[in-house]
Amino acid sequence: MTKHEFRYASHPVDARSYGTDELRNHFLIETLFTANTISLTYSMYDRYIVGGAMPASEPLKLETIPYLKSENFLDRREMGIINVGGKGKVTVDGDVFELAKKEALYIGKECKEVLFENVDGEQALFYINSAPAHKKFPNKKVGKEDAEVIELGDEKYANKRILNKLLVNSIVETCQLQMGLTELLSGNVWNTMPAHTHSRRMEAYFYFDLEEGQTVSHFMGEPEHTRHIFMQSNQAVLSPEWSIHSGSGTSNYSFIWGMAGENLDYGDMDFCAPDQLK
Ligand SMILES: O=C(O)C(=O)C[C@H](O)C(=O)CO
Ligand SMILES: [Zn+2]
Repeated sequence: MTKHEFRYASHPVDARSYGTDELRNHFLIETLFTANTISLTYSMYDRYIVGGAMPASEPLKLETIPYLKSENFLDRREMGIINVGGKGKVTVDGDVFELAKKEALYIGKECKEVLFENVDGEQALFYINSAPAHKKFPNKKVGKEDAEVIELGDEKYANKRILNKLLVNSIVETCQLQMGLTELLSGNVWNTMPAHTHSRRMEAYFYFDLEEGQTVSHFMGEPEHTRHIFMQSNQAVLSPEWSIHSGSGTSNYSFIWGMAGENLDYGDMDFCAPDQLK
């Protein structure tokens, strides 16, 4: 079964007046994983789609959704998938890609059949991002050993973390999509600090592996008008092109970042010094 919902884009000045419920309704994606379901949120930020697939005993088939007006989901789109659960496999037009936890798959435009399945009785959880695409690039699995790894932060600032670039253009050819996974080391809680914006690209963050009962406060908004959204494990948040995207947890955690827009330059960021945030 496929479920879908839609999010309009917000003007930054309008967003300044949003209360807790409006912020959560416009930006937070609370439920990504429901058994035997593909849950998709179509946003007007670069027409980016954020979703999750949680197969049960039968393979789950990717279906098109009404906003696309296309026969197949990927007729004019590309897709990135990162497994955040147990062993799973994705079959794309008959080609099988096994994905262990934290492994990624890029699926190019024009692929017709995509099936999500569990392997060895484990429960796979496939986190999905998709963006419009103008060109077909080959499908490619990117395992943890293929990632471009960067150590960031400092214990002193409680932000020591390992950033794994997975679906980025030095590793796989994509039209717009970039995805990767950042792991906060034990005792470290701040991600993406110093914070940044990149008006050339929107971004979505997906938090996971957060200890039971803990939370992450995700910070968003223009650097001088920030707001927060408390989030749980396995939830995602949309970050408009005008917004910072940073978080602080009550414990450490991991998160997946995904983005699309004007360029494929991961390092294209406008930094905001911590003492300048409001
Ligand atoms: O830990 C970080 O810092 C990040 O992971 C930052 C994201 O990759 C990002 O925001 C890319 O634009
Ligand atoms: Zn960013």
